[in-house]
Amino acid sequence: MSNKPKIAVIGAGKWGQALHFALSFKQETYITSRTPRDIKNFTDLNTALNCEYLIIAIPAQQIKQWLKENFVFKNQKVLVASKGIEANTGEFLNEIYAEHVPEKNIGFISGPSFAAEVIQGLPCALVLNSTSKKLYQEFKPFFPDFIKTYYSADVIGAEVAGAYKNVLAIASGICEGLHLGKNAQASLISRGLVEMQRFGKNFGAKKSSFIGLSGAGDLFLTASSNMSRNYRVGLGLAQNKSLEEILEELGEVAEGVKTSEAIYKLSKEYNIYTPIANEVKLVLDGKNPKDSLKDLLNS
Ligand SMILES: NC(=O)C1=CN([C@@H]2O[C@H](COP(=O)(O)OP(=O)(O)OC[C@H]3O[C@@H](n4cnc5c(N)ncnc54)[C@H](OP(=O)(O)O)[C@@H]3O)[C@@H](O)[C@H]2O)C=CC1
Ligand SMILES: O=C(CO)COP(=O)(O)O
Repeated sequence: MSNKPKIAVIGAGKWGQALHFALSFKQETYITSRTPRDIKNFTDLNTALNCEYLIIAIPAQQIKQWLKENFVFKNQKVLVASKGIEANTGEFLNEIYAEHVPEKNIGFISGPSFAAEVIQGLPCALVLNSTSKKLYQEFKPFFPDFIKTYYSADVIGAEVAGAYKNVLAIASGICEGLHLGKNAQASLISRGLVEMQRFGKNFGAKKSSFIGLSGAGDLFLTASSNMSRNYRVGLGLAQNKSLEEILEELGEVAEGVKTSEAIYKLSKEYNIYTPIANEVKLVLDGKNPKDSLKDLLNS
């Protein structure tokens, strides 16, 4: 029997499957999900929860409930792969997980990483964010040679950046869909970066996280490519499609939709100036994107 530590990915959507593929290079890696699949090393949830190392790739809005109903803490070390802020409560994922996993056992993955590229083995750089450097050192050897990992202790910075960029990608998709030009798009993305940094600062995030892979890196990726689901939501909105129609066509999660609600709430509560995220929320609620643009230019 192998003495290698056991690892499992929970959530076999796009990102979960890509991480499972990547980790399987160096390590036998299990995967489980709500819907069973014919994938190598697919297992049941109980077997997965008995592994020493877990990577959880379930959409942010489902995590609170999922943890409550399914998770049993058995001293596992956990990496969270989701990017979003819970809309009902405005809680960050680290706050939600804190009720189930002690701080020293948890880390958060951030950085520019389209699953579709990772699953082809294309080069990629990720940040593993945890207050425990030991946790990073334990997970680092599991990653394949084509993924370079960096360490950061700025959990909240990574979380805000990863969640906020999804909302900005929607804005950027709207910009593209309205044919506003590359000047407008670059302005939107760079002002968006300032905005997410301002928002993050309020919750204790470090400025440097926003100019690195977790912030600028992931924002530039997601807000400039229609490989991004969030960007495609923006394109659809600019084409006057209904949100329901867009999400049905997408068939996968676009975290920016619900995260824009969370940011809207939090920015009101803490009096933070977040004009771009607010307009995204209003467009998702039905405001005409052209009126939104006018309001942004005049704010
Ligand atoms: N795709 C990407 O490139 C990247 C995604 N992320 C983040 O990873 C997270 C997951 O994204 P991704 O995998 O792409 O999304 P997908 O839409 O591809 O898959 C999400 C999976 O989550 C599972 N799921 C949904 N609801 C529940 C629930 N209530 N309980 C348990 N499982 C549930 C589903 O499993 P099932 O099908 O078995 O029912 C589904 O396959 C998101 O937060 C995203 O932002 C981060 C970096 C890159
Ligand atoms: O987070 C991602 C890449 O880093 C994926 O972005 P989308 O969810 O918009 O596809």
